[in-house]
Amino acid sequence: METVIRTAQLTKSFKGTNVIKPFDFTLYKGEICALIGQNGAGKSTVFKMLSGQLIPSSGEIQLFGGIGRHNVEARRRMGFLIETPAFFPDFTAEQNLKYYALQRGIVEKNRIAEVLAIVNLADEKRKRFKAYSMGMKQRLGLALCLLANPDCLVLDEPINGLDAEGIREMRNLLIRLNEEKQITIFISSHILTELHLLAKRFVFLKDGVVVEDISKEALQEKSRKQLIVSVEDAAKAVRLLEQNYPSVSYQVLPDQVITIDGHIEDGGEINRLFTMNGVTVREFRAEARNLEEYFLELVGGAAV
Ligand SMILES: Nc1ncnc2c1ncn2[C@@H]1O[C@H](COP(=O)(O)OP(=O)(O)OP(=O)(O)O)[C@@H](O)[C@H]1O
Repeated sequence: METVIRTAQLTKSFKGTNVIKPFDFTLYKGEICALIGQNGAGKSTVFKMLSGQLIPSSGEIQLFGGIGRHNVEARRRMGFLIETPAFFPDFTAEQNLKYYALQRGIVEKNRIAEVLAIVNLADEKRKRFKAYSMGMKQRLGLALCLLANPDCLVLDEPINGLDAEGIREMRNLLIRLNEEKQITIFISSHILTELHLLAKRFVFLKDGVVVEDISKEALQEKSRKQLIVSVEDAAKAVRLLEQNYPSVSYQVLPDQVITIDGHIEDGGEINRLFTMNGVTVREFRAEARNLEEYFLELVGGAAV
């Protein structure tokens, strides 16, 4: 499988503070991969190192197989949307793109019309940028990324601040670019549920460390099944659990409540195990854990 991005032992420190701990990551052609983390986790720092805006403190970046100065050439095959691009408020969408096309030496005559059509702004191309909605502004940012016909898009929180309709539009657009033009996508968000319908792989970043790298199927499986057991004596129940299910993953919550990952099919047996050994079971049920809860468990803190 063709490798689009590969990082090895990549780190970044600011004034002695290590913000990105060794970050080892490989993105393959055709993937839509989400980088998920709370504010300050280090998502933008990773993206800025990929784009060349920040120089890594140590480690290596390979883009399309190139390293070092060869990445300069490889970056031409990538579109980065890291901070909202500076568009002129009084220029129309078309004028703004023309300005950037000139700057970047893009001379294909129809390219501006093409990218405006791709992001569904063809009918509003003569509107001034300042009159655009947030969703339209984000889509114009994407149009700018697409100008040079990239093979890979790196998008930092492109759905931040969008309403439900804006998120849906952006999602459908990115799925279309991935399916029809085989564009590989690396996208970040601090809200997992916004990306769960789009990405096929999720990399969770906490304090500059990858805490999980998981496919969509595995994530759904993991976040779905959980047994919730309320008992009289949680310590004793946990002892029994560990003795009989050595690889079990569980958490003890307040009020003698235990959550057990998976093991749905063992529910009856676990219930019997407790009661037969003198642990009174007050409540026993299987419950779905939503993706956002899973995310918060992984990275801690509250959703923003
Ligand atoms: N230029 C800089 N100088 C010093 N510290 C920085 C700099 N850029 C980022 N940081 C710090 O690095 C950490 C990671 O920041 P980063 O912007 O990469 O996080 P993020 O996950 O993208 O967060 P957000 O979702 O808020 O954009 C933060 O603690 C931030 O304060």
